Amino acid sequence: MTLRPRRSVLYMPGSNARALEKARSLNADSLVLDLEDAVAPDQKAAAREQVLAAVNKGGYGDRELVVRVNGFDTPWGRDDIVAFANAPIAALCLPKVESAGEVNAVVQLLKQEGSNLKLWLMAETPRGVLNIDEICGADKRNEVIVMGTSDLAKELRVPHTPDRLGMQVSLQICMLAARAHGLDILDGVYLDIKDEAGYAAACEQGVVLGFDGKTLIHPSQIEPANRAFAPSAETVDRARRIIEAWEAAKAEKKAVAVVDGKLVEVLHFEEAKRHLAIHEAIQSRV
Ligand SMILES: CC(C)(COP(=O)(O)OP(=O)(O)OC[C@H]1O[C@@H](n2cnc3c(N)ncnc32)[C@H](O)[C@@H]1OP(=O)(O)O)[C@@H](O)C(=O)NCCC(=O)NCCSC(=O)C[C@H](O)C(=O)O
Ligand SMILES: [Mg+2]
Repeated sequence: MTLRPRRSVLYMPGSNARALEKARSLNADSLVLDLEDAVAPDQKAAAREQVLAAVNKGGYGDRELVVRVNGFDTPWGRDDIVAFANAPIAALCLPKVESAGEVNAVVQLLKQEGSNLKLWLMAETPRGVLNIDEICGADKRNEVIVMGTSDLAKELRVPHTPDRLGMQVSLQICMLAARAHGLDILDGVYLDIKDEAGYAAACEQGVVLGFDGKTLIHPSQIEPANRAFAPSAETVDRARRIIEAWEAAKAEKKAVAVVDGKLVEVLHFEEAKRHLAIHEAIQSRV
């Protein structure tokens, strides 16, 4: 089992040359080079060229590179997609996706361009959340769902509270759809860069909700996310013991075992294998 860790996924404005440079040395699992909302309209074309030059120059190591393009219905979306269709990146991130049809239109264009890029899809409008099942299933290129909680809060007209009560249904609907389609799913950004305690609590909440990682806006948010979204030492230790116990039970033609006084069945074995695989993938990054 090989898994890609996506604990920390850092956005940066494509118009910010310093951030594009700095990202080459940051310990984020993935980088989203943004051409959409972090770039002013009169900077769009220049940012596209700058991001293309940066990814072609390379130096990002094994960080997963993703470009967030502008919406297909904007003056820049189509040109963004064509520009990056065959660039040395892993995926395009599509903002504010609301239907499977939108995904299909992008896939058609990528096919015309001979591109194999994967797609990350942002859930950040009420319509997008309501249609998330068909969006997730629209194409086999789909790999990750990204919660756009800033836009979502605005559209839902809910405040940003620590418990995110007004967004819980949307978060959990998207979680269900992502998992039903075997996709990864990332939590939204935490806007208060200086609020360390609030941010740590938000990461913890993201873990409890089941997210694979968190989207970030500042380098200071990387290490806390890397810690929060990695299996803990206790989880890894227990995973190893579950695998050992399960394999011993299987050799005796049994379907159950007991570890630390708790029942272990095949589902726990599979869960343990996943924890170990993600741990090993993280270890191979550092
Ligand atoms: C928020 C910021 C504008 C703050 O920038 P700045 O004032 O430069 O911060 P610092 O001085 O503390 O920066 C310290 C050093 O770190 C580099 N830096 C800062 N941010 C980044 C970054 N995101 N990526 C890479 N490097 C970064 C600075 O250059 C400094 O480096 P050095 O020169 O060596 O000291 C800024 O952090 C920022 O622009 N953040 C990202 C904003 C963004 O991308 N927004 C779009 C995505 S969020 C979104 O759209 C959510 C979604 O769609 C939704 O709806 O929810
Ligand atoms: Mg947004």
